[in-house]
Order: sequence, then structure tokens, then C-alpha cells
Amino acid sequence: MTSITIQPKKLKGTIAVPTSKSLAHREIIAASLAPGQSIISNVSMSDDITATIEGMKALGALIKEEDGKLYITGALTNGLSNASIDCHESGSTLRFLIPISLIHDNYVHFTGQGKLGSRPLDVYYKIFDSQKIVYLYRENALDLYLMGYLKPGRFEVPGNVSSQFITGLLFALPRLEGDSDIVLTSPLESSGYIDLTLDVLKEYGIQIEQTEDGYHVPGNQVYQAQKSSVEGDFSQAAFYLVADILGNDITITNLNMDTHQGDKAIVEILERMGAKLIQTEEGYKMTADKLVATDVDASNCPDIIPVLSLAMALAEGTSHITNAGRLRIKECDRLHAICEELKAMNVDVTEYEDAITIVGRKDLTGVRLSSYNDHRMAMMGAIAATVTKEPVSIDNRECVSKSYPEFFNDYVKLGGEVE
Ligand SMILES: O=C(O)C1=C[C@@H](OP(=O)(O)O)[C@@H](O)[C@H](O)C1
Ligand SMILES: C=C(OP(=O)(O)O)C(=O)O
Repeated sequence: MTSITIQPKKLKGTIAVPTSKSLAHREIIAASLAPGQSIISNVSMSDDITATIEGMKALGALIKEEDGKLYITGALTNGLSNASIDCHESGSTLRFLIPISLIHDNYVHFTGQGKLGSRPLDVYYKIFDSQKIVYLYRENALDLYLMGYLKPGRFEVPGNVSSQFITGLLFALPRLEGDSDIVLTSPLESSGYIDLTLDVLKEYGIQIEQTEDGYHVPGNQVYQAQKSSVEGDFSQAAFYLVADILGNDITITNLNMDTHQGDKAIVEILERMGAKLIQTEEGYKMTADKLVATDVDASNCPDIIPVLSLAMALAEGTSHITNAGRLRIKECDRLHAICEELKAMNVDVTEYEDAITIVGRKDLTGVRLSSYNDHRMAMMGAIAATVTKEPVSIDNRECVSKSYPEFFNDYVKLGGEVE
């Protein structure tokens, strides 16, 4: 684990952000479930995406990478087989692949690292109990054995723990031999991610009907192989757009402003804070003469909150982030980590159970920060170093490889000074 020290320096230049991790997971899974060959272009590799590729291979898909494209032949085996899947630290891989691994009678072993073993899975355990699927796990370590298969029927799922459970079920249920209903027992959060799932399912020929309280999923459906391409990631773009409004000058070359990615909300939130979106020949950037505080409901855009909190720390007035409880069950307790990082940089911040209040100030103090082994916290620290007077140190720089292995190389290409 390597620590880095970043000298306070502004960034300038053009950058293509990694392509959407959320869309890449979904494309790889849908293609792996489709008989025939699919070709997916523009997949940015990261530890999480590697975990999904290896997981789908373990479940029978043939996947090879050539000339920057993924060639995927869906080949899920029928009948009892067994598979071992290492999810690394990817919540998406784990929660998407669990129901998929149970489309057929199977014996599967899921492992993972970091905090993944303590992120919630009870929603699935309840389903296993009611469907007599055998499961064995160790507390706080991801070491989960599953034996059995999913039966079509009624699946009651809370909407406010993680949308990833619903996505996992939406992928698996169309392949069962009967119709199913997913019934949401509490309001849906992270709904933009379900929209992405529904988009990809539709692209692969799968029909899902939205109901008053969830989704009706006809069974016996067949995924149709596709040729597809993945667009730029707004969760990653958020780091550079916030950097822009803090006085850097970075143009992003690969953003689709018509995207359905929920994290595009970053643009509208920063505009509310006084920023302007500028389209140039090369792409998009943002500028701001002055930043004002704002209030943000985090329930539909949890991943942009770390870097957004930095913009709030430098805005005039007091900002409130609400409905942010689920940030505590990400790669680290992000709600607490954000507050600790901002406090370390001299910001007046108050942590509540599911909210944060940030009193804006004119500057930030450069200090030693912890990454909390969380890619988004490490990248937030690096953007902070573009506005401090003193250097910022961050431990465990490698953690960015979860979503953006090239982050510090790109940072240096943009003029950053990293030791
Ligand atoms: O479906 C997805 O691709 C994701 C859903 C979100 O999780 P929750 O639904 O658990 O909030 C998000 O935080 C995660 O990074 C990716
Ligand atoms: C929370 C994240 O991903 P996952 O839930 O897939 O681990 C993330 O990328 O910030």
C-alpha cells in the first residue's frame, strides 16, 4: 500500500473519463446470458469489471478481449454445476451475480475482500429461506456458499437498502420457467440505477413490466446477443467537473448529455450552486465565478456525494446533504469518512445518522488524509489538493483501481504533481 503526496497545483487539459462501470457490468452480464456472440466496445477495465468478467466466465460464458472490445458468447450451463466467484470488493458483482448463479441448480462459492463481507445481503438470505436455497456464510467476511436454484414467484424486496438486489433479480428472473413479481416494500432509492438495468434488459430483448409497486417479469425469456458500446462515466466525470468549478480547467471529451446515468445529476447540482456548463469543440467543462450553498438529497446519486461535499465546503453558506444513510454501507462508511476528511481540512461539518451539514469557507488546509481504502475518498482527496496551499497526502493510492486504475496517471497528465 503506497502513500502519495500531492503538491497543491491546478490541473488543465482534456481527458476522456473511464466509461460507465455500472453500464459495463450490465452489458457484460446481459451478453453472458445471451446465446450467440455479443461484442461490447469501450469497456474501461477496473478491478470491479474484472470481477464481473471472471464471475460470468465461472458461470459458463466465454469472454475474450481483443482490440479493446469484449467478445462474449453466452453459455450458461444447465443442470447442477459448481462455480467459484471472487467479487474482489465489488458490491455490484456480488449482488448481481448471486441470483444469476441460481438460475439453474448450482453449487456456488462467493468470496471477496475489503469491506464487501460486511455490506448487507440479508435481502437475499430472506429469499433463500423462503425458497429453501441452502446458504452458509461467515460473519463480516465474504465467504458464502449457495446450493439450490430460484423458483419463479413473488419476491418482496425493500427499495431502500440497495438497488443492486433488484437489478440482480431483474437479470435472473426472465430466465426462470414462470412469471415473477418483484414487490417493493419500501420506496426505491438509487432509482437511476434500476433505469440503467431496464435500458440494458430492453436492449437485449428482455421485457419487464413496471407495476404499481414494483416489476412484473415474464419467465422463459431469451436474451438476444447485441453489439454495444459503453459511454463515459458521470460518477467519474463528477471529480473533474467539481475540479473545474474550483478553479481548474479540465475538458471532458466523452460525455453523453442524453445519458440515463443518475450521476449526471452532478451537472444540475453544480449549476444550482452557480456553475455553468460549457460545450467546446473538444467536449464539456464547467466554470463558476462564485459558488453558493445548496441542499442535496443523496438517495438517487450516492456515488457523487464525496466529491460534491468538497464543492460545498468551498461554497458561500451552509449546505445540507440528506437521505445519505446508505453511504455508510459502501466501500467504507462514506458518510463518516467525508466528515473526517473535511474536518481535517478545517471545514465546519456536522455528521448526522443519515445527513451532513457543511458550512462553506474560503479555503482548505492541506493535510494527511486517509483513503479509507475507498476509491472515491482517495479521488476526492486528490481534487482537494488542487485548492489547498499545502500538499495533501493520501494513503493506499492503489485503492483507485476499484473503478479508475489510471486516475493518478491521468492526474499527472493534467499537470498534477504526485510523489
Ligand atoms: O447498480 C449500480 O451500478 C450501482 C448502484 C448504487 O448502489 P446502491 O443501489 O446500493 O445505492 C451505486 O452506489 C453503486 O456504485 C453502483
Ligand atoms: C459503491 C460502489 O460500487 P459497488 O457497490 O459496486 O461496490 C462505487 O463504485 O462507489
